[in-house]
Amino acid sequence: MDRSMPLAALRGAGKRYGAVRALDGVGLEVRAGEVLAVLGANGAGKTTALGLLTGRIGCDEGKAELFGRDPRDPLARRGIGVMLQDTQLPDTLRVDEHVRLFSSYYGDPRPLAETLALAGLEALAKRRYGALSGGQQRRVQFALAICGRPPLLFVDEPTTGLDVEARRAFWQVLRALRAGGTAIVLTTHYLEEADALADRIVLMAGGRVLADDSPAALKARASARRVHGFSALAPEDLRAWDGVRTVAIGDDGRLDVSCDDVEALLRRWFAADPQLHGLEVRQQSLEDAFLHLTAAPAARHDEVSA
Ligand SMILES: Nc1ncnc2c1ncn2[C@@H]1O[C@H](COP(=O)(O)OP(=O)(O)OP(=O)(O)O)[C@@H](O)[C@H]1O
Repeated sequence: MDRSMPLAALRGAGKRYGAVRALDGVGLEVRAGEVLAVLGANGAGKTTALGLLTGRIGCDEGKAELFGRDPRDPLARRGIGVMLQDTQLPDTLRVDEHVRLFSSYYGDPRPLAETLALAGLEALAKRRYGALSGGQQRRVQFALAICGRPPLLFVDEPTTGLDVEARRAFWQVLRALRAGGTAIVLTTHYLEEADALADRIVLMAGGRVLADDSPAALKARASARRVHGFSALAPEDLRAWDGVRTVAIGDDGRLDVSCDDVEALLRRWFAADPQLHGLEVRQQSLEDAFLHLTAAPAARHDEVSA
Protein backbone atom coordinates (compact mmCIF):
# COMPACT_ATOMS: atom_id res chain seq x y z
CA MET A 1 0.00 0.00 0.00
CA ASP A 2 1.17 3.54 -0.79
CA ARG A 3 2.63 4.94 2.46
CA SER A 4 1.18 8.38 1.87
CA MET A 5 -2.30 6.91 1.51
CA PRO A 6 -4.52 7.34 4.59
CA LEU A 7 -5.31 4.12 6.45
CA ALA A 8 -8.99 4.98 6.38
CA ALA A 9 -11.07 7.82 5.00
CA LEU A 10 -14.57 9.18 4.52
CA ARG A 11 -15.10 11.25 1.39
CA GLY A 12 -18.28 13.29 1.20
CA ALA A 13 -19.96 10.55 3.20
CA GLY A 14 -23.68 10.78 3.89
CA LYS A 15 -25.97 8.49 5.85
CA ARG A 16 -29.70 8.78 6.49
CA TYR A 17 -31.95 6.94 8.89
CA GLY A 18 -35.42 7.78 7.61
CA ALA A 19 -35.80 11.51 8.10
CA VAL A 20 -32.62 11.78 10.19
CA ARG A 21 -29.47 12.83 8.39
CA ALA A 22 -26.96 11.09 10.65
CA LEU A 23 -24.03 12.16 8.44
CA ASP A 24 -23.97 14.92 5.88
CA GLY A 25 -20.99 15.26 3.53
CA VAL A 26 -18.37 14.13 6.02
CA GLY A 27 -14.73 14.02 4.98
CA LEU A 28 -11.96 12.76 7.24
CA GLU A 29 -8.73 10.80 7.02
CA VAL A 30 -6.93 8.53 9.45
CA ARG A 31 -3.16 8.56 8.97
CA ALA A 32 -0.58 5.99 9.94
CA GLY A 33 0.49 6.05 13.58
CA GLU A 34 -1.85 8.80 14.75
CA VAL A 35 -4.54 8.98 17.38
CA LEU A 36 -7.57 10.64 15.88
CA ALA A 37 -10.30 11.70 18.29
CA VAL A 38 -13.79 12.14 16.89
CA LEU A 39 -15.36 14.51 19.38
CA GLY A 40 -19.00 15.51 19.62
CA ALA A 41 -22.17 15.57 21.69
CA ASN A 42 -24.84 12.84 21.71
CA GLY A 43 -26.22 12.30 18.24
CA ALA A 44 -23.39 14.20 16.49
CA GLY A 45 -22.76 11.25 14.17
CA LYS A 46 -19.61 9.78 15.72
CA THR A 47 -20.82 6.18 15.90
CA THR A 48 -22.24 6.39 12.39
CA ALA A 49 -18.88 7.64 11.08
CA LEU A 50 -17.17 4.72 12.79
CA GLY A 51 -19.77 2.34 11.36
CA LEU A 52 -18.93 3.50 7.83
CA LEU A 53 -15.16 3.34 8.36
CA THR A 54 -15.35 -0.18 9.77
CA GLY A 55 -17.79 -1.48 7.14
CA ARG A 56 -20.58 -2.19 9.64
CA ILE A 57 -22.89 0.03 7.60
CA GLY A 58 -22.71 1.44 4.06
CA CYS A 59 -22.78 5.07 2.83
CA ASP A 60 -25.84 6.54 1.12
CA GLU A 61 -23.65 9.22 -0.47
CA GLY A 62 -19.91 9.59 -0.98
CA LYS A 63 -17.63 6.77 0.04
CA ALA A 64 -15.60 5.16 2.76
CA GLU A 65 -12.17 3.62 2.35
CA LEU A 66 -10.20 1.25 4.56
CA PHE A 67 -6.64 0.46 3.50
CA GLY A 68 -7.63 1.70 0.06
CA ARG A 69 -10.55 -0.75 -0.20
CA ASP A 70 -14.25 -0.79 0.52
CA PRO A 71 -14.50 -1.25 4.31
CA ARG A 72 -17.00 -4.06 3.76
CA ASP A 73 -14.26 -6.09 2.05
CA PRO A 74 -13.14 -8.76 4.57
CA LEU A 75 -9.54 -8.27 3.39
CA ALA A 76 -9.65 -4.66 4.58
CA ARG A 77 -11.38 -5.52 7.85
CA ARG A 78 -8.71 -8.03 8.73
CA GLY A 79 -6.41 -5.11 9.56
CA ILE A 80 -8.63 -3.49 12.16
CA GLY A 81 -9.68 -4.03 15.74
CA VAL A 82 -13.01 -2.60 16.84
CA MET A 83 -14.53 -1.91 20.23
CA LEU A 84 -18.12 -0.77 19.90
CA GLN A 85 -20.40 0.79 22.50
CA ASP A 86 -22.74 -2.18 22.84
CA THR A 87 -21.26 -5.59 22.32
CA GLN A 88 -23.08 -8.76 23.29
CA LEU A 89 -20.79 -11.64 24.19
CA PRO A 90 -21.75 -15.06 25.54
CA ASP A 91 -22.03 -14.88 29.33
CA THR A 92 -20.94 -18.43 29.94
CA LEU A 93 -17.44 -18.26 28.44
CA ARG A 94 -14.54 -17.34 30.68
CA VAL A 95 -12.45 -14.26 29.94
CA ASP A 96 -9.43 -16.27 28.73
CA GLU A 97 -11.70 -18.40 26.53
CA HIS A 98 -13.12 -15.30 24.86
CA VAL A 99 -9.65 -13.91 24.21
CA ARG A 100 -8.29 -17.26 22.91
CA LEU A 101 -11.26 -17.72 20.60
CA PHE A 102 -10.93 -14.21 19.14
CA SER A 103 -7.15 -14.49 18.83
CA SER A 104 -7.61 -17.63 16.74
CA TYR A 105 -9.22 -15.51 14.00
CA TYR A 106 -5.93 -13.68 13.40
CA GLY A 107 -2.72 -14.79 11.72
CA ASP A 108 -0.34 -13.21 14.22
CA PRO A 109 -2.18 -12.62 17.48
CA ARG A 110 -0.59 -11.29 20.66
CA PRO A 111 0.28 -13.88 23.28
CA LEU A 112 -2.70 -14.36 25.62
CA ALA A 113 -0.79 -13.04 28.64
CA GLU A 114 0.12 -9.83 26.82
CA THR A 115 -3.46 -9.18 25.75
CA LEU A 116 -4.75 -9.83 29.27
CA ALA A 117 -2.10 -7.53 30.74
CA LEU A 118 -2.81 -4.69 28.30
CA ALA A 119 -6.50 -4.91 29.11
CA GLY A 120 -5.90 -5.19 32.86
CA LEU A 121 -7.54 -8.60 32.99
CA GLU A 122 -4.86 -10.83 34.52
CA ALA A 123 -6.78 -11.31 37.75
CA LEU A 124 -10.05 -11.94 35.93
CA ALA A 125 -8.88 -14.49 33.33
CA LYS A 126 -10.86 -17.38 34.82
CA ARG A 127 -14.04 -15.45 35.54
CA ARG A 128 -17.16 -16.01 33.45
CA TYR A 129 -17.99 -13.00 31.29
CA GLY A 130 -21.50 -12.83 32.72
CA ALA A 131 -20.07 -12.49 36.23
CA LEU A 132 -18.12 -9.31 35.43
CA SER A 133 -19.07 -5.71 36.17
CA GLY A 134 -19.90 -3.38 33.29
CA GLY A 135 -16.45 -1.78 33.43
CA GLN A 136 -14.77 -5.19 33.49
CA GLN A 137 -16.82 -6.34 30.50
CA ARG A 138 -15.61 -3.23 28.64
CA ARG A 139 -12.06 -4.37 29.31
CA VAL A 140 -12.79 -7.76 27.77
CA GLN A 141 -14.26 -6.03 24.70
CA PHE A 142 -11.09 -3.98 24.51
CA ALA A 143 -8.96 -7.13 24.79
CA LEU A 144 -10.83 -8.62 21.83
CA ALA A 145 -10.21 -5.45 19.80
CA ILE A 146 -6.43 -5.54 20.36
CA CYS A 147 -5.67 -9.27 20.52
CA GLY A 148 -5.00 -9.49 16.77
CA ARG A 149 -2.34 -6.71 16.83
CA PRO A 150 -4.34 -4.61 14.38
CA PRO A 151 -2.44 -1.69 12.79
CA LEU A 152 -5.65 0.33 13.09
CA LEU A 153 -7.86 0.31 16.16
CA PHE A 154 -11.35 1.82 16.46
CA VAL A 155 -12.75 2.43 19.91
CA ASP A 156 -16.22 3.92 20.34
CA GLU A 157 -16.58 5.91 23.56
CA PRO A 158 -14.25 3.55 25.39
CA THR A 159 -14.20 5.41 28.69
CA THR A 160 -17.85 6.36 29.10
CA GLY A 161 -18.91 5.04 32.49
CA LEU A 162 -15.36 4.41 33.71
CA ASP A 163 -14.19 6.04 36.92
CA VAL A 164 -11.37 8.60 36.77
CA GLU A 165 -8.65 6.14 37.72
CA ALA A 166 -9.77 3.54 35.19
CA ARG A 167 -9.99 6.22 32.52
CA ARG A 168 -6.41 7.37 33.16
CA ALA A 169 -5.17 3.76 33.13
CA PHE A 170 -6.92 3.20 29.81
CA TRP A 171 -5.30 6.33 28.37
CA GLN A 172 -1.90 4.91 29.32
CA VAL A 173 -2.65 1.72 27.40
CA LEU A 174 -3.75 3.65 24.32
CA ARG A 175 -0.56 5.71 24.51
CA ALA A 176 1.52 2.53 24.72
CA LEU A 177 -0.25 1.06 21.69
CA ARG A 178 0.31 4.24 19.75
CA ALA A 179 3.99 4.24 20.71
CA GLY A 180 4.11 0.73 19.25
CA GLY A 181 2.83 2.06 15.92
CA THR A 182 -0.92 1.40 16.20
CA ALA A 183 -3.14 4.07 14.68
CA ILE A 184 -6.21 4.70 16.82
CA VAL A 185 -9.56 6.29 16.13
CA LEU A 186 -11.55 6.99 19.24
CA THR A 187 -14.87 8.69 19.70
CA THR A 188 -15.50 10.63 22.84
CA HIS A 189 -17.74 13.21 24.49
CA TYR A 190 -14.86 14.36 26.61
CA LEU A 191 -12.85 17.34 25.54
CA GLU A 192 -10.24 16.46 28.14
CA GLU A 193 -9.86 12.98 26.69
CA ALA A 194 -9.43 14.23 23.14
CA ASP A 195 -6.91 16.78 24.37
CA ALA A 196 -4.96 14.24 26.41
CA LEU A 197 -4.68 11.59 23.73
CA ALA A 198 -5.21 12.86 20.24
CA ASP A 199 -2.78 13.99 17.59
CA ARG A 200 -5.79 15.34 15.76
CA ILE A 201 -9.37 16.15 16.73
CA VAL A 202 -12.30 15.94 14.35
CA LEU A 203 -15.12 17.90 15.96
CA MET A 204 -18.60 16.84 14.82
CA ALA A 205 -22.08 18.27 15.33
CA GLY A 206 -25.33 17.55 13.52
CA GLY A 207 -23.68 15.01 11.22
CA ARG A 208 -21.02 17.43 9.99
CA VAL A 209 -17.35 18.07 10.64
CA LEU A 210 -16.93 21.49 12.22
CA ALA A 211 -13.19 21.38 12.81
CA ASP A 212 -10.32 19.05 11.99
CA ASP A 213 -7.08 20.11 13.60
CA SER A 214 -4.44 19.32 16.21
CA PRO A 215 -5.38 20.03 19.83
CA ALA A 216 -2.64 22.68 19.87
CA ALA A 217 -4.09 24.43 16.81
CA LEU A 218 -7.57 24.28 18.30
CA LYS A 219 -6.21 25.74 21.51
CA ALA A 220 -4.48 28.49 19.57
CA ARG A 221 -7.82 29.21 17.98
CA ALA A 222 -9.32 29.25 21.45
CA SER A 223 -6.65 31.61 22.71
CA ALA A 224 -8.25 34.35 20.66
CA ARG A 225 -10.49 36.78 22.46
CA ARG A 226 -14.13 37.33 21.67
CA VAL A 227 -15.76 40.71 21.31
CA HIS A 228 -19.53 41.10 21.22
CA GLY A 229 -21.24 44.27 20.07
CA PHE A 230 -24.31 45.72 18.32
CA SER A 231 -23.13 47.13 15.02
CA ALA A 232 -24.49 48.49 11.77
CA LEU A 233 -21.73 46.62 9.93
CA ALA A 234 -22.31 43.25 8.28
CA PRO A 235 -20.31 40.15 9.33
CA GLU A 236 -18.61 40.14 5.89
CA ASP A 237 -17.20 43.62 6.52
CA LEU A 238 -15.40 42.50 9.67
CA ARG A 239 -14.27 39.18 8.24
CA ALA A 240 -12.10 41.04 5.74
CA TRP A 241 -10.11 42.81 8.50
CA ASP A 242 -6.61 41.78 9.59
CA GLY A 243 -6.54 39.75 12.82
CA VAL A 244 -10.23 38.82 12.68
CA ARG A 245 -10.61 35.04 12.88
CA THR A 246 -14.33 34.39 12.92
CA VAL A 247 -17.52 36.43 12.88
CA ALA A 248 -20.95 35.12 13.82
CA ILE A 249 -24.27 36.65 14.79
CA GLY A 250 -25.18 35.82 18.39
CA ASP A 251 -28.64 34.92 19.67
CA ASP A 252 -29.10 38.48 20.93
CA GLY A 253 -28.29 39.94 17.50
CA ARG A 254 -24.85 41.20 18.48
CA LEU A 255 -21.90 40.42 16.28
CA ASP A 256 -19.61 37.89 17.91
CA VAL A 257 -16.06 38.41 16.70
CA SER A 258 -13.00 36.39 17.66
CA CYS A 259 -9.73 38.14 17.04
CA ASP A 260 -6.05 38.26 17.95
CA ASP A 261 -5.81 41.92 18.98
CA VAL A 262 -8.86 43.35 20.74
CA GLU A 263 -7.59 46.93 20.94
CA ALA A 264 -6.77 47.09 17.22
CA LEU A 265 -10.15 45.61 16.38
CA LEU A 266 -12.01 48.11 18.57
CA ARG A 267 -10.15 51.12 17.15
CA ARG A 268 -11.04 50.07 13.62
CA TRP A 269 -14.57 49.05 14.52
CA PHE A 270 -15.38 52.41 16.21
CA ALA A 271 -13.89 54.29 13.26
CA ALA A 272 -16.05 52.33 10.81
CA ASP A 273 -19.17 52.36 12.99
CA PRO A 274 -19.47 55.19 15.55
CA GLN A 275 -22.82 53.74 16.72
CA LEU A 276 -21.14 50.53 17.93
CA HIS A 277 -22.50 49.68 21.41
CA GLY A 278 -23.24 46.87 23.88
CA LEU A 279 -19.59 45.83 23.88
CA GLU A 280 -18.32 42.86 25.83
CA VAL A 281 -14.84 41.34 25.66
CA ARG A 282 -14.11 37.81 26.84
CA GLN A 283 -11.16 35.45 26.94
CA GLN A 284 -12.09 32.28 25.09
CA SER A 285 -11.41 28.92 26.70
CA LEU A 286 -11.03 25.65 24.81
CA GLU A 287 -14.45 24.68 26.12
CA ASP A 288 -15.78 27.98 24.76
CA ALA A 289 -14.25 27.33 21.36
CA PHE A 290 -16.01 23.99 21.12
CA LEU A 291 -19.31 25.33 22.41
CA HIS A 292 -19.05 28.15 19.94
CA LEU A 293 -18.26 25.82 17.06
CA THR A 294 -21.07 23.46 17.96
CA ALA A 295 -23.60 26.26 18.54
CA ALA A 296 -27.00 26.44 16.85
CA PRO A 297 -26.86 25.73 13.10
CA ALA A 298 -27.93 29.28 12.22
CA ALA A 299 -24.88 30.67 13.97
CA ARG A 300 -22.72 27.87 12.61
CA HIS A 301 -23.48 28.65 9.00
CA ASP A 302 -22.68 32.27 9.60
CA GLU A 303 -19.26 31.41 10.86
CA VAL A 304 -16.42 31.46 8.42
CA SER A 305 -12.76 31.24 9.30
CA ALA A 306 -10.99 34.43 8.42
N1 LIG B 1 -30.03 2.69 13.54
C1 LIG B 1 -30.49 3.93 13.59
N2 LIG B 1 -31.79 4.18 13.29
C2 LIG B 1 -32.27 5.44 13.34
N3 LIG B 1 -31.56 6.53 13.65
C3 LIG B 1 -30.28 6.34 13.97
C4 LIG B 1 -29.67 5.04 13.94
N4 LIG B 1 -28.38 5.17 14.29
C5 LIG B 1 -28.17 6.49 14.52
N5 LIG B 1 -29.30 7.19 14.32
C6 LIG B 1 -29.44 8.66 14.44
O1 LIG B 1 -28.37 9.26 13.75
C7 LIG B 1 -27.85 10.37 14.47
C8 LIG B 1 -26.37 10.15 14.74
O2 LIG B 1 -26.23 9.08 15.64
P1 LIG B 1 -24.83 8.53 16.15
O3 LIG B 1 -25.09 7.31 16.97
O4 LIG B 1 -23.90 8.41 15.01
O5 LIG B 1 -24.31 9.72 17.08
P2 LIG B 1 -23.15 9.74 18.17
O6 LIG B 1 -22.41 10.99 17.93
O7 LIG B 1 -22.39 8.48 18.14
O8 LIG B 1 -23.98 9.84 19.51
P3 LIG B 1 -23.67 9.24 20.98
O9 LIG B 1 -22.60 10.09 21.54
O10 LIG B 1 -24.97 9.45 21.67
O11 LIG B 1 -23.29 7.82 20.82
C9 LIG B 1 -28.69 10.49 15.73
O12 LIG B 1 -29.69 11.46 15.49
C10 LIG B 1 -29.30 9.11 15.89
O13 LIG B 1 -30.53 9.18 16.54
